[in-house]
Amino acid sequence: MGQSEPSLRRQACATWADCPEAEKDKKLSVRPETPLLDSVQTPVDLRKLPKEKLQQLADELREEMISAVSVTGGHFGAGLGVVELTVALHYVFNTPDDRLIWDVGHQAYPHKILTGRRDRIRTIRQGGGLSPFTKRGESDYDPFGAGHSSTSISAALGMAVANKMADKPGKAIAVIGDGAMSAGMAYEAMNNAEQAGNRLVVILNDNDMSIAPAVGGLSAYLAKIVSSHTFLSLRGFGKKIIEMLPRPLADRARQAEEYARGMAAGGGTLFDELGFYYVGPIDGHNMEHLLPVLENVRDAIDGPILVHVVTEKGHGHPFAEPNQEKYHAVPQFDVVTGERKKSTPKAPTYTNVFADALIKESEKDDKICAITAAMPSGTGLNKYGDRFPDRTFDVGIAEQHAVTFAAGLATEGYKPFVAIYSTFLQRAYDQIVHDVAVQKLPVRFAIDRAGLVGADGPTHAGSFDVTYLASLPNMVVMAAADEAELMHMVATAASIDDRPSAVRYPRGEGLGVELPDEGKVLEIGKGRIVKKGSKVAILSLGARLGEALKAAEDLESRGLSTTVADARFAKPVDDQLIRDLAATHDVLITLEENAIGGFGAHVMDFLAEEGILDGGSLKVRAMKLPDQFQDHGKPEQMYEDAGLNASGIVATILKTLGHNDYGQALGDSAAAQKP
Ligand SMILES: Cc1ncc(C[n+]2csc(CCOP(=O)(O)OP(=O)(O)O)c2C)c(N)n1
Ligand SMILES: CC(=O)[C@@H](O)[C@H](O)COP(=O)(O)O
Ligand SMILES: [Mg+2]
Repeated sequence: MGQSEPSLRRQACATWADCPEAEKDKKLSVRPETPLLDSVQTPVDLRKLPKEKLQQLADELREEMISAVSVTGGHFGAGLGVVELTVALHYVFNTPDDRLIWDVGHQAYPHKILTGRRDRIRTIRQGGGLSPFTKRGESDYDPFGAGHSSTSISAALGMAVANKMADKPGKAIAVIGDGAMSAGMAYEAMNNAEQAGNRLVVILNDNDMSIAPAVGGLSAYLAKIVSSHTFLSLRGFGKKIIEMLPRPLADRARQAEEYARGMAAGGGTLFDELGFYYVGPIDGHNMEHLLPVLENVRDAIDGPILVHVVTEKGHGHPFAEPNQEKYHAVPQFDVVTGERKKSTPKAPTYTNVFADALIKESEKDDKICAITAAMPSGTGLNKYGDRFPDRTFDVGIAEQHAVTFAAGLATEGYKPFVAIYSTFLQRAYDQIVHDVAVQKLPVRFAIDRAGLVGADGPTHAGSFDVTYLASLPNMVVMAAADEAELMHMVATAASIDDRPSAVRYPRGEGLGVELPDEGKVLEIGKGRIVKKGSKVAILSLGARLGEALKAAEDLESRGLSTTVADARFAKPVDDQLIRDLAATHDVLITLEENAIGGFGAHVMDFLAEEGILDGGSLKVRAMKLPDQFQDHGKPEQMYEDAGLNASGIVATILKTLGHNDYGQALGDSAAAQKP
């Protein structure tokens, strides 16, 4: 039951360079031959197979996943790395009664294929299609939703304790990666896990990768530890395993055995000390290692147990194995040649513009430094780090630590930029309040993926940062309307040394505007008029400005003279600009790609406080994201659904003015924002 022969595809071209010309134009977008997988609709069918067939099933499952992702794009390397583990877990444990929770959930494509969703796997991450991560309600086999990392042990523990209290059978199995294991929440859960006894199983999926190579002491530690307990009579098994491991793994495990024996004298592994029975490392790509260990774990009378499984991100794919960071997520690609579907960029991405702007500022000021929480390529700090390696810090998946670490740097006169996705910054809210804002420390937050993000759906949308930041005293909150504005705001943030500041910008490409040589420092709290009109005023915050200008054109064609202003700051708001717009227009609309309680709320609050709304004729509306979690889809559709595209803006304004023809403005789908 070893590895089966590489499939025709892999034999055809192990690498792009080796690929014979004849293969290069062959598009294997058809599904691979998967006779065994065809017989498995759910794990109930899987558990009827003889063990010796499971490796073949895994091979077919891997081919099916490769074929599917070649069509859809999406998360790739992590799923390839857990194909055998997925088969073994569903084979050994009685899912869905035994709850299987995938941390992050980006590796759950094989899990979805095996649990009745193979027919929809080619809809993943598309509007109306499968969720990009695990999702309650999508399947009984998804007991918990995911997307943000390091939640699986806590969730599994909750389920395990619930079963215990109800005196119901059933275990909870959390599969957590080494990257996700760098977040504090995982330790909070393990610290509390003793109570679950043998109902909780943690599978540590250690591929020595996060999105980028794993960082920190834990990553080094994991490379050394090995099972050092005689519990569950696995001692002999441990030895047998090591002899069976493929050479590199065997060396690593043997080296670990030495280290652990030394440790055994002084106590167990880190996990033992936290109250777990530690088992491992075992080879996560070999059923002969996985099955007996998982069966022992399943039947254990004691616990909780942590099984340290060593896998390879991208395993089984000729391009994903050697390029693990690049293949964490992929666009559509040719399944034979691996060639990726290319999209011609129309403008630089906001991420790249940010990185270049910060490099420029850092060349002028050696106190500037940058911090990422395991997202160097996603935030552009990989580029920044190439230029300033000693001033760039990847703290792992540890957003809370990242923020307070930055606060510490700021107390010593440094100017830290925390580059982070809006959605992930949510995890560090108390650190922002307690460690940064209360102390008025000049930490800078470069908030990428602000607003809707499309295929990653509601767990990744950056919908709330204006709401959760602009409500804090001492904060300066900026939103870039285009890539030139982003450069100015990076320069402005770099210049603010007496309080915290934040600049938000969206995922993807800018508008293609001309970029200045370098950013200029903006006057804090001052907006700008972009287009002068007289009847309708649109006060836009951030990157919806382009749509506001398109809406203004449409409104002008209807005889409605329209002013468009770019607020630039959600905090402090530009009082005088608001007063002037309110005094000289019939309608004032605020526009932002943020949830309720953001920029519009602050403008309304100001108007109310100033008495401008008292008894006057001014009509005011705050356009924002709908008060709901929008499912994943194409960004343009999501903006239309949210009423935040040009036609939605026009419709809202016409409706506000009492015009009945706002329906035509909408086209036949989106709903104007309720006035
Ligand atoms: C709180 C949080 N921060 C950052 C991310 C972005 N992210 C998604 S997967 C990933 C790496 C996870 O590494 P690991 O747990 O080892 O899983 P692997 O991809 O190696 O299987 C990161 C940083 C996230 N999903 N959640
Ligand atoms: C799983 C996860 O959280 C990341 O891989 C995320 O999907 C990256 O998002 P971007 O594609 O916007 O960088
Ligand atoms: Mg990993």
